Amino acid sequence: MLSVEGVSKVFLAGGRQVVALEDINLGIEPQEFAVIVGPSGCGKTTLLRMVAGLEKPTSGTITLHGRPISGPGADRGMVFQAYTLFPWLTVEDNVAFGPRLRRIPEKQVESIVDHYLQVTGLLEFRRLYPKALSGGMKQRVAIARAMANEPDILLMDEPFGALDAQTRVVMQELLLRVWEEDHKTVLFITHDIDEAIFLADTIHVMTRQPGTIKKTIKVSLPRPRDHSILLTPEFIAMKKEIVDMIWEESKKAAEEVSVLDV
Ligand SMILES: Nc1ncnc2c1ncn2[C@@H]1O[C@H](COP(=O)(O)OP(=O)(O)OP(=O)(O)O)[C@@H](O)[C@H]1O
Repeated sequence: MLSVEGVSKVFLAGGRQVVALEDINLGIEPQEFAVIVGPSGCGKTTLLRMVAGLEKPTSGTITLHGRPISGPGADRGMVFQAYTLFPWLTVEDNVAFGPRLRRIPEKQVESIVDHYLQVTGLLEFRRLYPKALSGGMKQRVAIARAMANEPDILLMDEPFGALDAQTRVVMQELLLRVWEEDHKTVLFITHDIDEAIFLADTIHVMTRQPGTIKKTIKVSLPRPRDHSILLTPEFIAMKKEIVDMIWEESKKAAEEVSVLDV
């Protein structure tokens, strides 16, 4: 469904070339929950921004349903770490924003909004403004709003990165419950390995900068999942494998920096 082929990205910064990504290849199947993990600065956000159409690859191609991505589009829904709700709209009007923009008849908008407020547990907060919501609730609205647009793929960049540990766990379980309703295709970025294994069908582990795919791992833990799965031997074995890979990359990156410093 989504195909990234031979994608590289070079930035020009202060007269220097920064090779952020090098020869990225990956494919995502319909209804797959794909997660990208990697050390800090390996280019995760850059890759997601290219899939979103906010950046162009320097070389290579990204296609969705076989069509090259040339800019942002309603077929891709975005949820970022920073809260991006419209502060002047209530919870329900934030969720209704996209469907109204697409001129969906108001009766249908209402039923879409009711559905996504219900699955995200926000029905009783529908008339509140974002400033009255906690961080976790704001991200629930952001998820409901992205899903109400009925995109082909949901792109999530560390959506729970700003939340405290307990809220984060609650949000991961909520996201899986929502996902299990309609199995939307998801591309999710995180540096949290527990989060990656807990959510994913497939994990793409990236190398240090210039980022490329080091290994793709299938997560065959049974679904539906809850957090008790974190204590299973399968989970712990997978975590060890990924921690080792990222640790190796971070160590090499640190060694490269200290060599440059000398
Ligand atoms: N607009 C830009 N101009 C110049 N360099 C950039 C730009 N955007 C990203 N970079 C560089 O590209 C590399 C990858 O950045 P990116 O933010 O994609 O990494 P990341 O894996 O998401 O990092 P983190 O996990 O720390 O958020 C970094 O070296 C970054 O400085």
